[in-house]
Amino acid sequence: MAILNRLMRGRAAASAAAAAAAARRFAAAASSEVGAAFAASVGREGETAERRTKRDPRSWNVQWVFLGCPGVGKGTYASRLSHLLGVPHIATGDLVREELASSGPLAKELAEIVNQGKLVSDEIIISLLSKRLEDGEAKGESGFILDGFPRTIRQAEILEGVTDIDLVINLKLREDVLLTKCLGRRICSQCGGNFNVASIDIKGENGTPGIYMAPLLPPPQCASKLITRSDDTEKVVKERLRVYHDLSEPVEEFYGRRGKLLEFELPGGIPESWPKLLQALNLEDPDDKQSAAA
Ligand SMILES: Nc1ncnc2c1ncn2[C@@H]1O[C@H](COP(=O)(O)OP(=O)(O)O)[C@@H](O)[C@H]1O
Repeated sequence: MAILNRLMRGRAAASAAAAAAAARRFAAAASSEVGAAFAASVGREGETAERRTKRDPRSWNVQWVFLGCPGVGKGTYASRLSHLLGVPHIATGDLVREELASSGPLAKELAEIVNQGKLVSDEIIISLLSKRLEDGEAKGESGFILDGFPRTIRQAEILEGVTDIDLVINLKLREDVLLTKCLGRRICSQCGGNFNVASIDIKGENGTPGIYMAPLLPPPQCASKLITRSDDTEKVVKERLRVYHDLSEPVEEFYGRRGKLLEFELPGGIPESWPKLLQALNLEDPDDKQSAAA
């Protein structure tokens, strides 16, 4: 994170002006050579993917991005991979929600935008992300799995300018299931655990495969503490899906053109999709191996 954070140092309180200034510094990097310097500083440049796969995945320090529509499961799979690879899972939606909960100077403005299903400005998002990266660097973090960023072409260009993203995983799921999954999402207000009460069982017809996704129910201690995100209403989810198609789908093409995009169609729920995703990534989960051996 060193160079990115150096760019961001001096970031003042998250006022609109400070956020805009931080974004300008971030954007300035897009036209400089810091991307290359940054890649070299983390010792990743010049190593072939083949050589790297022979090392322990926890030493890869991956810089991966997750794309995909609301409700597709970016958070679930990004979080699992972050444990497996020993890199932080950074979800810009979580950063926005933390800012909202903090009642800081941006909270009111953010609440209005998020609850309408719109995107927060690039300036604000970049400011929140820079702060998160800076805090991570102070704790010795390296590598990352980004979830929910970049979501616009401008964000993608800025990111591409400051560092080298290794891989972009684009999760895909049929649209009718996305809406049901968003409406079924629940969060434990105490432990923050994510659950889903939706039970999806669509039979295949006319050559289209069916899809089965079991609900992800909370343990008894969380059951009475479940809350729903204020933006997970039918109207707002539909707007978020529209915004994704308009502003974020071009980001898929952006990475596709650069040969970084891995398209992954979810075949079902976690038990079915997780092993297939690992296979697509040429990874193994030691926990799965242990349970298979038991
Ligand atoms: N990269 C981003 N750019 C702009 N707004 C963002 C970004 N990431 C998150 N947000 C804001 O936070 C909200 C919640 O984000 P997230 O939890 O990622 O939702 P989703 O389930 O739609 O993928 C978004 O609807 C948007 O308002």
